[in-house]
Amino acid sequence: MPTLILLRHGQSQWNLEDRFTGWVDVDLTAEGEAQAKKGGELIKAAGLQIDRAYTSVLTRAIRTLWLALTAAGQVFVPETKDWRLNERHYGGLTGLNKTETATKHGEDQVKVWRRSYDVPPPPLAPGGEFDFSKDRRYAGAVLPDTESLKTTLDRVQPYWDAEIAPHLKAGETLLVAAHGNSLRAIVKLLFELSDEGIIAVEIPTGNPLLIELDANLKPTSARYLDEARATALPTIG
Ligand SMILES: O=C(O)[C@@H](CO)OP(=O)(O)O
Repeated sequence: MPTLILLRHGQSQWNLEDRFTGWVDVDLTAEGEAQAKKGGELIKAAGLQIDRAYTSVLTRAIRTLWLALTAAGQVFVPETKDWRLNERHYGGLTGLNKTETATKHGEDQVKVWRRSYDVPPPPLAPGGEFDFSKDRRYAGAVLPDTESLKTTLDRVQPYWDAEIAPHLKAGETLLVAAHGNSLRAIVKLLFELSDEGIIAVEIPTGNPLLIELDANLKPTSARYLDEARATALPTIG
């Protein structure tokens, strides 16, 4: 049976500091490391045997994957890293404090930037501290200067279709360790949520979301392995 485990990275330093993070390569806090380890322990306790794992090119997701696989006793599984699983690029908001930005621009505007489906934040100006174009992990890629959830899905979906979906269709169990918004893009795709329906979906850090799928990759069940830290999930069927 195709089985998918979505794992948002554990708490990062900028989650803690309430800063717009996007593509900045911020590491996990000690709390984030503990969340990732616990996620792996829950995967092990659920008896899940992972065939293959996927992550982004950002340290917080990669280390979450490693910590979880270690705790699950499955560090041997093949893993693939790709920038198309990165967090949504936060454009010109990158690095700013979320509360200060809400004070300056208003809560409603910040909510639009954070959770509207297709309104991107202002673009990131080239050449500044957060210009990723010279970073060799993105060599050869055409990089965005900002992304909405829609344009995030536009670059996640081709990767999903080409690299992930075929392994699910073969009946494998896959772990995807990624980010709040790249995972929300996958949830929107799988659960066929409307542009409004995805707004309310908030994926907790370090809490594995176990999704069982039918042969057409339609979800048949979905639950967080840490029930105490679960958030609302879309209804199925
Ligand atoms: O800052 C970010 O990159 C994301 C994820 O932490 O934040 P938001 O909740 O605004 O999507």
